[in-house]
Amino acid sequence: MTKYLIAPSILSANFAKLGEDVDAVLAAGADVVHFDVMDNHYVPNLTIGPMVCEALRKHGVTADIDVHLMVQPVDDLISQFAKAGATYISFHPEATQHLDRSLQLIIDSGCKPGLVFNPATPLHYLDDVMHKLHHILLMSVNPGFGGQSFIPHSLDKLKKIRALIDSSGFDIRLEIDGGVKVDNIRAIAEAGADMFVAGSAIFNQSDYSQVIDQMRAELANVNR
Ligand SMILES: O=C(CO)[C@@H](O)[C@H](O)COP(=O)(O)O
Repeated sequence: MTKYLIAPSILSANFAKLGEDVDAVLAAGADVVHFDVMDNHYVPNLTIGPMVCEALRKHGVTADIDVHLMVQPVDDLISQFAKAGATYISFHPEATQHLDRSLQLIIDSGCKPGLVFNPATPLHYLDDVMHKLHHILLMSVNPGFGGQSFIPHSLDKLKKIRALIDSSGFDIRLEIDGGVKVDNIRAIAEAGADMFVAGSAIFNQSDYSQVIDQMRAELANVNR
């Protein structure tokens, strides 16, 4: 059976107590820490960089850290995040001049590479790089902010990506990010996702375990 991974986005965490909040969400049953990097250039918002990733590692976080680069250009930050303790690093294909080179930089740095698609980014960027990918991340909102609503058309796009992955024969995770909640996670999984980023749905609740348990209960009923 597919192992579903739940990856809380720390964009919605309490930045004044980030280490403790990450500990709490992992203790509540999260699998992966989703780490959103925004540069106020590729997206109209500014967040956190490699120093914060390193600080989480020094604080004692041992879970996988899933770095999503919403930056342009991409390459300079790859080695910095690898040194800071990132596990996965993904970026947007249109934000780099040389897609293969950026993916190879991630692989050479010892991290697992992913490619990110906005709701309207064409999938042809996948044509010649499937063999290099650990994961594909589909944005189900336009990137830049937490707390937005899931774009319904994303379910069709997920199905297309799932078909591409299955026909490729490669073992590639399919991650979804944006507007993921307890009440839509099952439909999202049925469309093909196996890794779920959720920010506000988790961090806006006082009891993280309760919402993560509810998500897992929904995932237990997936028909695929
Ligand atoms: O990368 C982003 C937004 O650009 C996401 O990771 C959001 O942080 C998800 O937040 P919710 O939609 O789950 O509140």
